[in-house]
Amino acid sequence: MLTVYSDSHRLQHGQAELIDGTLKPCFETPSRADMVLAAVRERELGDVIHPSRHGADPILRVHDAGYVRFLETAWPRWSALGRDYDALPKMWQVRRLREAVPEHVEGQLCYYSMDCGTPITAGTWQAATAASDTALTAADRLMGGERAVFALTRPPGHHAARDYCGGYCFFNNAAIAAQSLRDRGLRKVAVLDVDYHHGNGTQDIFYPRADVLFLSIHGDPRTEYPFFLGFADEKGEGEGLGYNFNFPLPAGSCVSTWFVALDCALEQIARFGAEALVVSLGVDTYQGDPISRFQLDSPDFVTLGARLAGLKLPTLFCLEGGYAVEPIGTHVVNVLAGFEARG
Ligand SMILES: NCCCCCC(=O)NO
Ligand SMILES: [Zn+2]
Repeated sequence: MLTVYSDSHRLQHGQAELIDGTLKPCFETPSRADMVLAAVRERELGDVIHPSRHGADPILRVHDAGYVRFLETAWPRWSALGRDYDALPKMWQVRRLREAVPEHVEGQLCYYSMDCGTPITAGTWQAATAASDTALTAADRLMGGERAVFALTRPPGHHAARDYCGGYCFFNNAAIAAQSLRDRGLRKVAVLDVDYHHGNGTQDIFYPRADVLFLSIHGDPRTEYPFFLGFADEKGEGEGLGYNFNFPLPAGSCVSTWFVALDCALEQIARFGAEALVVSLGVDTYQGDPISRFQLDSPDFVTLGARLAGLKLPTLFCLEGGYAVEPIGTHVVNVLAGFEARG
């Protein structure tokens, strides 16, 4: 399987995130991608190529122009205030506060974000655009005839909505790739999110649409991040009604329960008649993940890959979460190798 990878990911390296009321070192670190790349090479998964540049247009196909402009200008405006440390919001535009977009960078930082775990740094723009190019290059290769491609994307993307960042995500790499596949002629694309956390951003982007089916298996938002989206009764709106499937599972759910949800999701994808599949591949479903609470173990990721291959669809994998850094490479490549072995 071909891998698309950019070294520019290491330009995103936040110093701290606010977790459980205290500032802690970021869980989303460059070492995650280093370990995945090492495993791709060690297991001889296939060629590794660098992304080609695609510019802003494909990003603007799913993200709001004001939000993109904010991400591009945030750091220079922040550092012009004499601040050489990460930009993090200090409040949010919640119920009954004005929805007007603030002019000041501090206000925009609050307006265009959903949490304080997603630091904007000097390298964020470059890293996030490189991740988007990575996903787009994978889409190019899929349309060029590859059966499956792995976009080794960092920073991740599935929490990034049309107009806000969060959950370590800035651009929604999987959504950008899915939209690119649509723009290049596929009529129906499915996005399946197997990360521990609900892909609120991807749901936000495709919620009113019937051409992109979104499905997510995740920790129940009643107790798990992102708390405010990911419930089973969210089924889409307007033309998109019936094209959004959430499978929230209680924290601590056993592996067999997780695979029952996966099989339900796969059935919906087959019923939809998808012509391609984009997988938001988070491996924080691992039993040893430091911030998540499912029970998958290493062999289960092989099984996951084989189940996905059973759809017999051109498939694009985008890396999302997974914070047990030591085994992350093994788990990601287990999915990809399991997919390949199913043939
Ligand atoms: N800082 C709060 C938790 C962010 C979750 C990030 C993630 O893994 N999303 O899939
Ligand atoms: Zn996650």
